[in-house]
Amino acid sequence: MTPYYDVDAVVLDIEGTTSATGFVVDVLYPYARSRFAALLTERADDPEVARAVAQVRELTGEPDADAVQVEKTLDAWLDEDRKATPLKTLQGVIWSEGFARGDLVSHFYDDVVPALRAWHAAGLRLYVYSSGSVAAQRAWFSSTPEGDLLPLVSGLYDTENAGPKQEPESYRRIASATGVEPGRLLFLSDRPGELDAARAAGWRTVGIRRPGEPYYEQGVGDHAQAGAFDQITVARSTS
Ligand SMILES: CSCCC(=O)C(=O)COP(=O)(O)O
Ligand SMILES: [Mg+2]
Repeated sequence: MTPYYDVDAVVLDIEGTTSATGFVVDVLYPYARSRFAALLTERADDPEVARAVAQVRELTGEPDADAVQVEKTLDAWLDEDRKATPLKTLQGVIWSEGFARGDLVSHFYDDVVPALRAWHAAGLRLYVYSSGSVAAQRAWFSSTPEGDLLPLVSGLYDTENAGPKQEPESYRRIASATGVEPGRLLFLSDRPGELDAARAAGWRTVGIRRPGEPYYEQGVGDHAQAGAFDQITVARSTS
């Protein structure tokens, strides 16, 4: 059991924390991979697609990369599970349409949804901070096996609107956007580098360690840890 956390809000990482990395890699990644070519050729003028393609070209130093070269880069980043912002933007476009069509339903570990409902009912605010784009997060929380959970969530943050997840400045930005004191924010994540950055910004942290997840063996350094959300006691004192 972790200690008792008296906080105003809980900020959630997704992959490895609320949800299985295996599901993302085995279900969502192939869904995106098989649709990149059509997105890059048929919807090149869509402003979101054009902006992401420009970012890919900048990151790879290939200003003239055509759709085929851009697709190759996206596929290579997928193979590495690289959290590159333009990859996440384009995945988000494809996935949100897949969720809306009913092709996709998100995954949450069994302990997560009851905890989110209980924390929300207790007056805590819930936020998401994930490398997955805001569009993907919105779809993920809207289309769950337990229905639409988006009403539980007060705000969504990604690497575009908050910044990289391993930099303290991103957590300062989120604290300021939410209006919650840093010391009243609790961040739950599976990645030690993210937990370190949140703590450096003055947040409370709990590392989530689930057997079978990629960071399980590495552990979460000297952060408090829990194997599931029902091991975390969170409340919000009103005084
Ligand atoms: C709903 S986003 C899908 C998961 C994803 O693509 C991702 O990168 C999640 O990374 P996280 O920062 O939540 O570990
Ligand atoms: Mg994660």
